Amino acid sequence: MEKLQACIAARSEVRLLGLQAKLPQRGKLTSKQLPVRMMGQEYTSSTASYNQDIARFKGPVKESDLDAVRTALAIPAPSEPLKEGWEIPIVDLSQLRSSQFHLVRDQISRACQEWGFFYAINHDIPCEVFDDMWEAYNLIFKLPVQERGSFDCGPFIPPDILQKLNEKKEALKKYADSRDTIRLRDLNPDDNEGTVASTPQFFRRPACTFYKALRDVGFELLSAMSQSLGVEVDHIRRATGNNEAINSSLHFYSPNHDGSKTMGLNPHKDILTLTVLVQDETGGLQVLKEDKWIDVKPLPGSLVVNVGEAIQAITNGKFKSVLHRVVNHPEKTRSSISCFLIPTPDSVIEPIPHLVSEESPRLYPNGTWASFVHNHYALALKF
Ligand SMILES: O=C(O)CCC(=O)C(=O)O
Ligand SMILES: [Fe+2]
Repeated sequence: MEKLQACIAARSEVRLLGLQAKLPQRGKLTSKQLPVRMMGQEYTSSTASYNQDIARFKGPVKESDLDAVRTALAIPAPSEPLKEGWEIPIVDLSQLRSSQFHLVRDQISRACQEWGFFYAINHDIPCEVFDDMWEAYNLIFKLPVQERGSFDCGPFIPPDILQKLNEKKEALKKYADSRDTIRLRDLNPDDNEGTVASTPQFFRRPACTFYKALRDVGFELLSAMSQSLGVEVDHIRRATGNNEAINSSLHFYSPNHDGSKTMGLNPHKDILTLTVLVQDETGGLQVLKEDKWIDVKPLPGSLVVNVGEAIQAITNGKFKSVLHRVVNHPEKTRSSISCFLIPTPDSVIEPIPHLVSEESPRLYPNGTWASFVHNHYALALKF
């Protein structure tokens, strides 16, 4: 009952907050302003790893392809006023374990189709798990930067691709990212010492407990998503190689005091299976829906969940991986910690057969996750 009341209170808070926010008018770059040569060019890949299926994906770059290009180049998407009354869906996980589970599964499915984002509440993760992790977060950011070398793995994008992307971004005068990030790669939270051993001693225990809890919520959601799609409960997990090891970004966003041309995190999609994230109470995360940036307002006690590109490919576009960004607050700092469920590089990403039809032709060629990542960026680098 208490949980239910907290849930109702949280919902009304979101409704109230959802109507008020006004975004600072940052510069705009609409799809119409993208270089014209993108529009009529063939997009094919010169990469040997692209299999024969690519032939079916040749053709002029369509409006819908611009989204992928914009994502990979991190070009700010159109910035429009918020549409009043829109809210990110809230999923009550305790209901997933009740006799109402099928209703919640449908709700998750709708959220993944319409938003690609939702809040998960009543997840049963004790408050101390979050408190201990925030304490460890504060301590790890206090370490001298030189000491990070042993555990911060840097950007998740392969270095050669990253360099080329950065050159392109420079040319497109994107906003500078204004934040500090520590990235951890291939953590297996079941292996308490193993994969976290390179992190400082004070970080290991809280991190393992925290990441295990978030990853397990992620697993529960993958099961619900699979069932809602009418496939085996473990379909998405198996298809992505089980996702036992996770990646994580610990972000610290500084305030944007002078309204300068910076953005906390430029518009992007998550190139992975599923993201489960905690944010503090500052706000600034936004998701693009029908060319409008919608605030993912802080909802106390919630986890923010979003669909990654792997799920979009497995569901042949039914579940959406959507653009999102972080706008710095004018006065406050912001902190977030994400738990990224990532496919293993050799898992073969293919669509669920009944989601492919004449009306919904295949969106992606078959390939391993490693080639999927490569092709994702290779497409952008063509332009
Ligand atoms: O800080 C946030 O809320 C979003 C982080 C994010 O989108 C990412 O790391 O991919
Ligand atoms: Fe993201």
